[in-house]
Amino acid sequence: MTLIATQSLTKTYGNQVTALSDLTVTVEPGIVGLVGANGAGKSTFIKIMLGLLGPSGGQARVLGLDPTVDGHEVRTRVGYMPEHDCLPPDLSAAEFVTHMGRMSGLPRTTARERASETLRHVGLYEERYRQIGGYSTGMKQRVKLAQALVHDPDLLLLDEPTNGLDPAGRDAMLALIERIGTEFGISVLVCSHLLGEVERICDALVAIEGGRLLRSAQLSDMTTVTEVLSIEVSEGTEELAARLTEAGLSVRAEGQLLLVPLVDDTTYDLILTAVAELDLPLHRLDQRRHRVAELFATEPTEPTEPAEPAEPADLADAGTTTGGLQ
Ligand SMILES: Nc1ncnc2c1ncn2[C@@H]1O[C@H](COP(=O)(O)OP(=O)(O)OP(=O)(O)O)[C@@H](O)[C@H]1O
Repeated sequence: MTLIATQSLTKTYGNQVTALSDLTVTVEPGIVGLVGANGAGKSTFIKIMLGLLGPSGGQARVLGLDPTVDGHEVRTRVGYMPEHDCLPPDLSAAEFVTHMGRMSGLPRTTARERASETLRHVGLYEERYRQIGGYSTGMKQRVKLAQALVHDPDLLLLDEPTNGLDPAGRDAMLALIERIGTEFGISVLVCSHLLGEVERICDALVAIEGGRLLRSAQLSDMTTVTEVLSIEVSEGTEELAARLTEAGLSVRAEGQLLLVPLVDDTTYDLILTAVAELDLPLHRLDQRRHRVAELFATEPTEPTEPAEPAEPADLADAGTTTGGLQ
């Protein structure tokens, strides 16, 4: 079943800011990233899906329901992890998550059991009776995730779940979200301005910019192969580059790699012959794949250029620079 479907969805706030504009998109089951720079409209999108905000125009369906009229039912079937801190510091995680379970309609004993279970899933079982005020940022993010899971939803909406976390904390949170999606079979829509981060765990990506749809596709469709061969030898890289140039190939070095346009099947033969003649240890010979970030770039980029960023691609300032995703 389609998780989310919108048709010409538009939201204009009272201050005349148009946060969503004519947005038509379909989200299928799985782990889906909703990516866009800060202010792109991600939180507004989530709040409309939950029935917390009404759209100014267009339609939305969540799990087949209309959130403007079936908001309560939507919220019983959907878990929501908000972006900002919203936790009571003087309650324990067990008390808070139990309370949220009760708010979702679970009986007292079931709510208590489910709270323990979800706090165990997010790695907070041992700490569950401590006051939340004394928790680290990473632990607080996990409590927010646990309260979204307590009523066993069909769909989780996570708004910037790695906010405020250090790289290790981000990795742990992403691994947890991936486990929820794969082991528990719960579909997840994860909002982020960090494309490089969410692309690691998502089956599909929806990118928005200035409230408009930029692109929506399965990740596998985005990482299509390019017509460029990537060659890596453990030694003799320069020697090989010279030999391939002599053989009539156009060679470009990128770090330890040599990149050669794939003309036809003879390109492989020429490379393998040169490697054999020079008696070099061939480490890798394969067809390059596009990186997802290249396909989101507003400005066309050369697919063979990019180097791997040390940190995930940060879209936070994209709106104020190129106007596109980075
Ligand atoms: N309650 C509101 N009243 C007026 N304008 C708002 C309101 N909420 C959001 N906006 C504006 O709508 C636009 C989209 O905001 P939104 O929070 O949905 O974006 P976002 O992609 O979630 O960004 P962020 O991650 O920074 O929250 C922004 O220009 C924002 O300033």
